[in-house]
Amino acid sequence: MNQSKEQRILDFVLQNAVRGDPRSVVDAIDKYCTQKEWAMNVGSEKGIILDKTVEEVNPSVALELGTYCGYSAVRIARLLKPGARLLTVEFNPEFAAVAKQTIEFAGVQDKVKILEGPSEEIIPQLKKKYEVDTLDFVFLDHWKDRYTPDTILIQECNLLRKGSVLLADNVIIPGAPEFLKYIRNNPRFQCTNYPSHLEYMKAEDAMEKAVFLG
Ligand SMILES: O=C(NC/C=C/[C@H]1O[C@@H](n2cnc3c(NCCO)ncnc32)[C@H](O)[C@@H]1O)c1cc(-c2ccc(F)cc2)cc(O)c1O
Ligand SMILES: [Mg+2]
Repeated sequence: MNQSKEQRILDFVLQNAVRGDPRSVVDAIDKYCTQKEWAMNVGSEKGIILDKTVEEVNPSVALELGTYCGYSAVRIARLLKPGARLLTVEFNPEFAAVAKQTIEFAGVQDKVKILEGPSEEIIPQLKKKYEVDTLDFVFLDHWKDRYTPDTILIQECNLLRKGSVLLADNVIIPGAPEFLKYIRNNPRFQCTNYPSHLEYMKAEDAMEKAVFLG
């Protein structure tokens, strides 16, 4: 059975990064995806926007939609204060398995919980099953046409509080036009756009930050 790209990325991490060193895991994935095979990790340039937003929010409870290989989960988790946690949602079991190993190799497994399943099923379970009160930070990086329905669902489940921050990847490429329309026209959100570039490429991309006003 030939290996998947995601498995090749993981193998490169295991052979080139330093166990317990999240920075080396992030750098190894970026190196592989720059030199060998492109993959849809948020990448180093947009990763800095992600880092700065996480540091600014300093979340106790963070949610990520679309774990993929665990690259952004490691980026986020390495910045969390003691006792803080990241819940990351992934419905592809093969990707979830790769992400689990990436997160464990980086040594941030105590801060991260991978929730396997579709976000539309997991989000309504967060309060009761995963003991979430409200979410301080949400990173949206899953299917782009799901950003809006899941943002609405998160609000319906009463998971946001005044000051909760959403950060969405790829609002230019592949693009999330209906999300931008929804969030920028919603008086309950204060939006900021962060121009950047598509991971590992020259093409323009951007991230959108939306602060919930309560
Ligand atoms: O498509 C992109 N990301 C999608 C991520 C999907 C991951 O998230 C998982 N996932 C998806 N929906 C759900 C869900 N819920 C929704 C369904 O129930 N619940 C749980 N998990 C979910 C998938 O299993 C994957 O692991 C992308 C593309 C480019 C790109 C740019 C330029 C190009 F030319 C090509 C590609 C660049 C990027 O940065 C990108 O993020
Ligand atoms: Mg993305």
